[in-house]
Amino acid sequence: MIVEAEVPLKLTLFGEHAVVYGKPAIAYTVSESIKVRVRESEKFYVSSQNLQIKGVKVDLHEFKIENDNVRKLIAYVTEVINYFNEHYSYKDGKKAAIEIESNVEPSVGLGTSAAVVVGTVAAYSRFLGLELQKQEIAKISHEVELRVQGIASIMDTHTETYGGFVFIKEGKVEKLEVPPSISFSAGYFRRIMTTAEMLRNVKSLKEKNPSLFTTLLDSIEKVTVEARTALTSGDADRVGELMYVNHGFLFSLGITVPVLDQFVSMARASGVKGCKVSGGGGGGAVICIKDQRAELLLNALGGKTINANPTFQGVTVKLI
Ligand SMILES: Nc1ncnc2c1ncn2[C@@H]1O[C@H](COP(=O)(O)OP(=O)(O)O)[C@@H](O)[C@H]1O
Ligand SMILES: C[C@@](O)(CCOP(=O)(O)O)CC(=O)O
Ligand SMILES: [Mg+2]
Repeated sequence: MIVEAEVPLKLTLFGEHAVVYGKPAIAYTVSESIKVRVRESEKFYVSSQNLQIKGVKVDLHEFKIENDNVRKLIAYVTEVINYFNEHYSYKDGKKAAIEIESNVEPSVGLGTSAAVVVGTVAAYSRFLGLELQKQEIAKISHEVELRVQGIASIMDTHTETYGGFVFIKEGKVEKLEVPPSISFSAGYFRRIMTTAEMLRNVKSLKEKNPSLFTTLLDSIEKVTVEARTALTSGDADRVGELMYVNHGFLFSLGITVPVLDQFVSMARASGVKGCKVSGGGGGGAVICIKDQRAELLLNALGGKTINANPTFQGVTVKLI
């Protein structure tokens, strides 16, 4: 028997980074997903076709890989196993082979880290015979993501667990009804930094410029709150304008890179209603009000488009 969890990836429409400091954010799940499969095994295994690892060292005596990068890359999975060992007294762990499948590269600002965690929590808990509610899956997943990254809001883990459009504020998730007349184009550029590194950069900006940081975050909050009204009332022009404004604030926070700024300003000059970086930044995902020009531009600048159509189910689990 194999337990398979499928987790939708997410785009952040407004408020990334600010949400880590208690400000609101708006995100939604898209039609791209990560699958995590768990099956019984004599030893613990983690496998993923997507991970590229540099500087691997192999212990030829035991054929064990000893490498800090490997440990870091699979930490999101191993911390889930540790969590269940600690909290559900599976002292030696119930051994499993865990396989991750994704057609999106890791670390692109689409919540791939959260998807790996949510998928592993959902599939491994079912494998152990537990029937967790979504509320518990989301809570455990956030605790694990926070443990691995050191800094994290509930946004990614909760959005991907529940699915749909969500408004996140102070640890709470509210579903938003966004009319289908508002739709998005999105994709990603190659990324050199992980979200964890970007989060540390933003934290050091906060420590260096505390009062400026507060002003920036208050402005992002204002944009997010206005965007909520524009989104739910189907006002695509206003949502678009606010996306450009939010991008400007993310530039000020230092999380954009030249290709992202170039993409956003070229999209604006060519008449696209709205665009911004989405997620942690440092490269990675961008989102625009749906427009073929944005998709052409993304490809022309070396990015990759994704299916940004919304999904509403959140994480699902099945036995195969
Ligand atoms: N397909 C995958 N297989 C295994 N691990 C993955 C995969 N995708 C993401 N990860 C994990 O998530 C990390 C990326 O996290 P992060 O930088 O937050 O990306 P994102 O912004 O997409 O969430 C990777 O370094 C890896 O540990
Ligand atoms: C920057 C942040 O707001 C979003 C990160 O999104 P992603 O991991 O880059 O998809 C961090 C967080 O909310 O935990
Ligand atoms: Mg992440």
